[in-house]
Amino acid sequence: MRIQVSPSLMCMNLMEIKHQLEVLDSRADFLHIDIMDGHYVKNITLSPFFIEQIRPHTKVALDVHLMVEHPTDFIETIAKAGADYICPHAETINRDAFRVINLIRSFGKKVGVVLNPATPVSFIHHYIHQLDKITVMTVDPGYAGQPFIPEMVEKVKELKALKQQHGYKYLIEIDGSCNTRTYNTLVGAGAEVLIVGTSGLFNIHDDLATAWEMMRDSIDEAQGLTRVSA
Ligand SMILES: O=C(CO)C(O)[C@H](O)[C@H](O)COP(=O)(O)O
Ligand SMILES: [Co+2]
Repeated sequence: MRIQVSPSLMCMNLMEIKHQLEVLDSRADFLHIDIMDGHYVKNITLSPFFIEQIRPHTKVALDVHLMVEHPTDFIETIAKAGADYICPHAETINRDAFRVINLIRSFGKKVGVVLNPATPVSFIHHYIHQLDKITVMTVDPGYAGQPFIPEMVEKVKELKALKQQHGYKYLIEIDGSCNTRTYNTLVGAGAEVLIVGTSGLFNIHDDLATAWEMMRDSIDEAQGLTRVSA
C-alpha cells in the first residue's frame, strides 16, 4: 500500500490557513492536530475549537494527537468537535487504559496511542490488539523542528513484526522529523503513515502545492514507487 501522509497543522502558516487547508484537503490522507495542555509538554498549540472550526471545511480524517496530562478531560469535547481518530499518549492512560479506549469508541471514533521515544512497545502489550493506530514519536513531544532520534527505527521494526505475527490491524505512524533524510529508513522499517511538519513539508517550498509534490515524490521514491506520467 502507498505510504499515507498526514500533515501536522501546527506547522501551517496561520496567515494562510484557508488556502493551505484547501491545498491539503485534496491531497492528505489525514490531518494531524496537536493538542497540548502546557503541562504534559511545555507548549500550547491547537485546540478543540480549532477542530470545530475546520471540520466543515475538510473531508479528510482529523487525527488528534493528545499531549495532555488528563486525556479523559478532553475526549468528549474533541469527539463532538469532529475528530475521527483520538490518540492519547500511552504514558497518560495506563491507569485507566481500557476505560479510555472504551470512552473513545463510545463516540464512534478510532483509537490511537502515541509512544514517547523512551516508552517501549511492551508498555501497551495488554491492549495493543485493540488499537487502530500506533504513533512512534521520533522526537520528544512538544515542539516542531527537533532532530530525529535514530534509536526509534528498531521500535518501528518491532511494531511491524508484531503486526505481521499476530494479524493486528493498527497502522504504524511516525511523528517527528519525517523528511528526505529519514524517509528511506522509516519506510524500510515498516512505517505506514508519515506525519510531515516543518522539515518534511511546510518549510521546503513557499508554495504549499509545490511542496506537497516534492514531498510526495520523495516518499514514493523511498517506497520504490515511480510516478505514472499522464
Ligand atoms: O507532535 C508533534 C510535536 O510534539 C508534531 O506533530 C510536530 O508538529 C511535528 O513533529 C513537526 O514536524 P517536524 O518536521 O519535526 O518539525
Ligand atoms: Co503530533
